[in-house]
Amino acid sequence: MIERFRSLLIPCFIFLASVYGSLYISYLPPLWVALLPWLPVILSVVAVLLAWRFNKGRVLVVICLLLVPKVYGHSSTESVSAYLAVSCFCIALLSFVRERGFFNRFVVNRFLFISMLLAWCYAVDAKWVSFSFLEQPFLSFQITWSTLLLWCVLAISVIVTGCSWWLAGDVFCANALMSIVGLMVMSLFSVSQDQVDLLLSAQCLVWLFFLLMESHRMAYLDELTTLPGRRALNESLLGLSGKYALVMVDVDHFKAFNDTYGHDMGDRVLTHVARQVQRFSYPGRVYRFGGEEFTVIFRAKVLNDIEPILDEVKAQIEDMPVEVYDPKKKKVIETRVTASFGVALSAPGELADAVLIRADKALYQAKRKGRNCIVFSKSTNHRSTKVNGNV
Ligand SMILES: Nc1nc2c(ncn2[C@@H]2O[C@H](COP(=O)(O)OP(=O)(O)OP(=O)(O)O)[C@@H](O)[C@H]2O)c(=O)[nH]1
Repeated sequence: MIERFRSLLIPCFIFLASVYGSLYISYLPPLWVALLPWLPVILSVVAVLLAWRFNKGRVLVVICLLLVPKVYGHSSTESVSAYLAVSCFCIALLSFVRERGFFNRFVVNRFLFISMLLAWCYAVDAKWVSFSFLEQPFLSFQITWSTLLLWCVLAISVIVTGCSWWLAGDVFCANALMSIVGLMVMSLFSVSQDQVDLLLSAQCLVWLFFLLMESHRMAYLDELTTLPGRRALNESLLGLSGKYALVMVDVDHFKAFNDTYGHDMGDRVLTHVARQVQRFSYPGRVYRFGGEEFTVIFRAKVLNDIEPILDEVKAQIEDMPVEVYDPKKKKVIETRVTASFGVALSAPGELADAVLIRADKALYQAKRKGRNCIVFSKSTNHRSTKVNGNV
């Protein structure tokens, strides 16, 4: 839940700051005001280049949707309403479309869609097509079928995007929701082109921030388990000092599991084990080391409790049934897996890499002692080897 609200925090902040700024736009220095018309264009170009670099085709479409008022201006009530209804609805639709990358065979659909959108706005603006229901400003206190229809489109867009953000916790949906609200506020309250430019720039900034967060996620989070990955672990190791413990966790007989049930079922088990380790090793911080191995870092405060915590994690992994498809029996069965643990407590002056090597050696011992057990490594200070579990 906290993660969900966190995904809205920065977009919300950018949006509110832009609304506040647009109220005081007349106080801006003349140079800034002169730059304002260019700002949405510059930010859009940067966002599109980043979207291309990070292979995010949906962001390209959103940026094009946002730029329509920049291309056609706010020439008439009809074009504003037409633009708003189409943009909000399309952004809402994008929340349900799977990301399919930037330049691939789907690029044709994407460009067809954008061309259709531009043609539609141009046609409405040039009065080639005219829809009576669009002729009223949509914030009209006279309730007519046209205002009702427009409000329905906007309400549906907000509701479906909001629901998909809430249910899936998807960061794209959080940004899409902010864009829809931003477009509505822009169309309703902005009176000058400078205000439109400022609010549009903020929308582009929201998507730029989304792309940066995505690049961070791709670099630091493991795709399968969503745990922080090896790069994040290496950076955390650099910052470790004083007393701490490193734990290596490895799923037992995982190759045999993969061979019996298939790689996709192996993936399912890895996700399951990752969830158990993350849930029960709190306040330890869990990383996917690679393959079927995980690393947990425990800071000084909890070192006395480390043994019961790891016992709990081990028991939870062992007790939790996992549903897998058995290709031999041709049906879904319940199975269980176990994991082995190697633990190393830091010694004064010892580098984190060396502690990690000791934890890995302890894990190797746990495997040799029959697996499904926890082995504490010897350190310069700790001369005893402590073993528990079934050894
Ligand atoms: N499904 C799946 N398998 C993976 C992944 N990463 C590594 N593996 C498999 O994990 C297996 C690791 O096998 P081993 O290192 O031999 O270890 P093990 O079979 O678990 O045996 P012990 O560790 O000695 O108990 C290999 O078969 C890899 O292909 C992954 O992301 N998904």
